[in-house]
Amino acid sequence: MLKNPAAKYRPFTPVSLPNRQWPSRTISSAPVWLSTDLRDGNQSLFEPMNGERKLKLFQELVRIGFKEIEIGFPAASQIDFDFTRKLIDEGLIPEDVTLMVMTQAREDLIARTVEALRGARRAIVHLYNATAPAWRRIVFGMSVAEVMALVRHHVACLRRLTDACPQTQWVLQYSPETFNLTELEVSLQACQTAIEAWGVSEDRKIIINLPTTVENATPNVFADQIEWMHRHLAPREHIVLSVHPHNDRGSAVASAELALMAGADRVEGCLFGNGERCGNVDIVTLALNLYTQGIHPGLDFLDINGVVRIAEECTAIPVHPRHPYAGDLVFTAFSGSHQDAIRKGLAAQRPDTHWEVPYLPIDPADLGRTYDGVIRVNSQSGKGGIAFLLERERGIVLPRRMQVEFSGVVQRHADACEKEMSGGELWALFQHTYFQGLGRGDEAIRYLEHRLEDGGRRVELTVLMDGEHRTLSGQGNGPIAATVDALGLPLRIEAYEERATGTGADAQALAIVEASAPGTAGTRFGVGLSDNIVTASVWAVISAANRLAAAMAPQATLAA
Ligand SMILES: CC(=O)SCCNC(=O)CCNC(=O)[C@H](O)C(C)(C)COP(=O)(O)OP(=O)(O)OC[C@H]1O[C@@H](n2cnc3c(N)ncnc32)[C@H](O)[C@@H]1OP(=O)(O)O
Ligand SMILES: CC(C)C(=O)C(=O)O
Repeated sequence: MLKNPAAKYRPFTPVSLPNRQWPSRTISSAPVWLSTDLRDGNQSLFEPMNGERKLKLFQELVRIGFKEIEIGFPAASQIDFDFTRKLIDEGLIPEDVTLMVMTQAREDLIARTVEALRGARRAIVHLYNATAPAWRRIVFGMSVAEVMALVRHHVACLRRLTDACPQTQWVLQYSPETFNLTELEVSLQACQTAIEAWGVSEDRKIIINLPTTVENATPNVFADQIEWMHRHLAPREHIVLSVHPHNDRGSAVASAELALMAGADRVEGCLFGNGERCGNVDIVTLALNLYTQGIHPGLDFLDINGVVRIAEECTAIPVHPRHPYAGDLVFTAFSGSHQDAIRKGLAAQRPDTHWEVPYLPIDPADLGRTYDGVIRVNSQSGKGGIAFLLERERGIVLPRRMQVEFSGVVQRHADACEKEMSGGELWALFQHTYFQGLGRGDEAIRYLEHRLEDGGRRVELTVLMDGEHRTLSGQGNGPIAATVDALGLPLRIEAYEERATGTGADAQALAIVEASAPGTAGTRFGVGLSDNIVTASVWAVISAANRLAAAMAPQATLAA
């Protein structure tokens, strides 16, 4: 890195637009979308797509709902030429979808482009030439006047060739390439030259497409440039004003959104931000940003995972796990406070109210994603997330103080193993913590229960104590008190809860007791799970007794 980058790099020049209107505007409807996945997205791949991959992605773009799709540069490659012909000859273009193809401002390329489109119902020819000072000087060696002559000549050439094919409805898209780096007056002059040479009218519209070919400024500067063009282009009512942002500074989405506020009608971009260098603007993000404002984007991302799969397969570029809306991890919370808030939010969310789940900007279900991965447990997780997983996967609702107790156990475990815990591992740890020392089936707890005349209970338990089976008996006003009496331990039951887990044939009774004993700080929870609620309660008391005993002397456990 240089000590003084100013010696090498120039700052961008802001636009003087004192009465700019865009900062107080909002976006209230979706723009016209153009997918350039098959052109800008394709020209930037290590290995450009073959016809088969192009067709697969084309069909997916149609399914998503794109009505304008730039399918390539037919004059540049035989694959693109053949692909264009295939779509037209085999009738693969739905009625409401229009193809766009690109060409440089060169006569031979324009002629070949028109030939590729012969017989199409409607077609957009995208003609471009660079206009910025560095390109004029370094690449083309042209003055501004010569650039205008180039535009006039080649638009006229296109007009002549397309007029000879009246069965197709022709639309010109003109892009002053490098628009964001060009003096506004020069861009305007180039666009007006194209507008005039094309003979724009009510029935002969034009798309003026303004790119940030290499993003070099903050998005507000692009918005000023767009608002300036929006005010000066004429006849504005016959012009579709389009933008084509790139992402070299990482702000393509912001550039596109501010451009829409500044007067743009249409956005060109790629799925998941694919495209040259740092990519084109990401249409998935733009569309879903609108959706979360309550505006339907007109694109269908209900099966976002399916869209990811097809895009990855066709481009061989993976979608980042943190990609907005589509990444594998974007609906996953590991951290405790987030998990707690999400769990409460999901419980409070009603189907007929506005979405208000903390930390989830969109309902994953609207993208065909499930809640399965929303909460995942590692050493950063808290009681809320752990409770959520046990509740969702096992139907076990833990009392609040038990959530605190068990999350301590989970934290120590996750810290020690330094990795994420799956739902299965969490359940295993729960069993290990609360069921340890107990037999697995109900038959293993040999206990007898008698109802006494005064309504109380008497129980007889056979337990394994210090390596020997002993039969203990006790009585009390219910099975819990009788079990405590039988154990002969100074246990005090602080709280008791019973719940059903599962439904129908799978239903089981879950009993949870919170107990204390002299000489042990705090309480311990015990859990019993059984087909029978009384059995579950007895288990729960034994579980708590074991855990209290283990806290005092680790080997003093009871087993049935
Ligand atoms: C910002 C963008 O993404 S623009 C889109 C860019 N996409 C692509 O270029 C992909 C497909 N292109 C290609 O395969 C090739 O460029 C082709 C086949 C179209 C043309 O190839 P070639 O004839 O070999 O020319 P090459 O690509 O090297 O272009 C350089 C020449 O074209 C001129 N040129 C470049 N862009 C344009 C333009 N838009 N209009 C007119 N001339 C242009 C250059 O000034 C240069 O001219 P020179 O040879 O007189 O110096
Ligand atoms: C030709 C234009 C639209 C382009 O792709 C760019 O400038 O990035």
